[in-house]
Amino acid sequence: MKIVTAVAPVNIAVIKYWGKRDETLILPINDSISATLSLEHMCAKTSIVCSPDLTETKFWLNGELQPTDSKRFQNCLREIKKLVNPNLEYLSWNLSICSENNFPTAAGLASSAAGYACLVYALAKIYEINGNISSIARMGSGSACRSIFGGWVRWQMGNTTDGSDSLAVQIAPETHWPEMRVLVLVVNDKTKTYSSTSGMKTSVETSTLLKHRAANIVPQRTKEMITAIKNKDYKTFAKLTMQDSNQFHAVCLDTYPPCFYLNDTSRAIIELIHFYNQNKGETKVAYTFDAGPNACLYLLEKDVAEVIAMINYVFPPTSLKSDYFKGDTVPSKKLDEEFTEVLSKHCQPEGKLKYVIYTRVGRGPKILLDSQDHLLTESGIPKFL
Ligand SMILES: Nc1ncnc2c1ncn2[C@@H]1O[C@H](COP(=O)(O)OP(=O)(O)OP(=O)(O)O)[C@@H](O)[C@H]1O
Ligand SMILES: C[C@@](O)(CCOP(=O)(O)OP(=O)(O)O)CC(=O)O
Repeated sequence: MKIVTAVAPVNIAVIKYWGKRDETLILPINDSISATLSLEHMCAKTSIVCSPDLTETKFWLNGELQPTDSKRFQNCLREIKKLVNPNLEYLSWNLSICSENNFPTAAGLASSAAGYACLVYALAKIYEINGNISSIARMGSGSACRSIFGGWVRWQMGNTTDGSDSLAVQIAPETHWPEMRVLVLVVNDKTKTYSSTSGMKTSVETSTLLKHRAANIVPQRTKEMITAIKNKDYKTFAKLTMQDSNQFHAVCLDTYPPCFYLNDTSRAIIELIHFYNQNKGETKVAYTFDAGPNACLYLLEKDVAEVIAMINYVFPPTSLKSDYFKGDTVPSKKLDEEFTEVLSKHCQPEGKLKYVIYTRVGRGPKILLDSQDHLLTESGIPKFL
């Protein structure tokens, strides 16, 4: 019997992946870049038991038994097993897999990235595989390949038809830009109606802007973004991040029929950030939005207190909310009166934001060794049962 428990982080792209050239292998039409977020506040946790006593392979996600015949799950398992010595006794043993996310699943908060990175990382430990497993995580969900590494990560699209060169590489470790902070503004934490997978498929089929973006914009932007990250050039980093998010959502509008991921609150956030940067006379905050209305703000630690105060003022929580801020302890600051006055025209009704997660750039997946952390008993039964 073997048992392994791993945790893996989410990542939020600053150059977006949107569009596949191969649906089965999950090969993208452009490079993408992301930061991996701290495991402390948002992570997937997966336990795997491999035992000769298990009569079938089972997989529970967030307490619910899942089908194990899904293509993505099977592809990850098959590709991992290809790297294992065929004479290894336990290669034929069944698996019990139990996973849970400590943040909303399928709500546009990159749960598939953390989830598949965690599954593949834990499988690699079970079968004692070393090397870059990001191309296997990619077959679970494209963005998952970037969650295999901490810090700043590039997913190189690659050129081969078998996908062997489509993998993630670290641009810089999590210690590289220690002042960088992240605020996730959760506008909606319910399961989204239109998945990234189907949205990007329709974009590939119908959007001419997507083709232009992949061929003429992203290659140069990727180079500029890598230089900005390496030089810790916040101003350039922020501008590229916002431009790329906006172009990705323009592609969504150019898709036929269009996919609407942003809502009125998302647009109010975009306006507020531009107003703030302009008012301060410098770029202090950058927004980015994935395939959903939730905003992810990248900003430097020195500006967090004021931005939090501004968010609190513009997006007042409903009076019932006691846990509005999750994650690291938020610093407090009073907005000066003059600024409060000009800000008042941006004020939104109560409750437009569900909650805010204050976090930072973090490390990649890790193994938890304490048996108390296992989600399964040694016989492969979920502890929640
Ligand atoms: N911990 C996990 N382990 C394995 N698979 C997971 C896990 N968490 C999520 N998934 C898979 O990812 C799917 C959700 O992916 P989806 O792309 O719809 O949402 P998301 O990743 O939260 O959003 P986005 O990719 O737009 O940020 C789930 O239905 C499940 O198949
Ligand atoms: C908007 C994005 O978050 C899209 C993520 O798409 P997924 O990785 O969830 O899609 P599949 O490969 O079909 O599983 C941008 C990004 O993370 O780069």
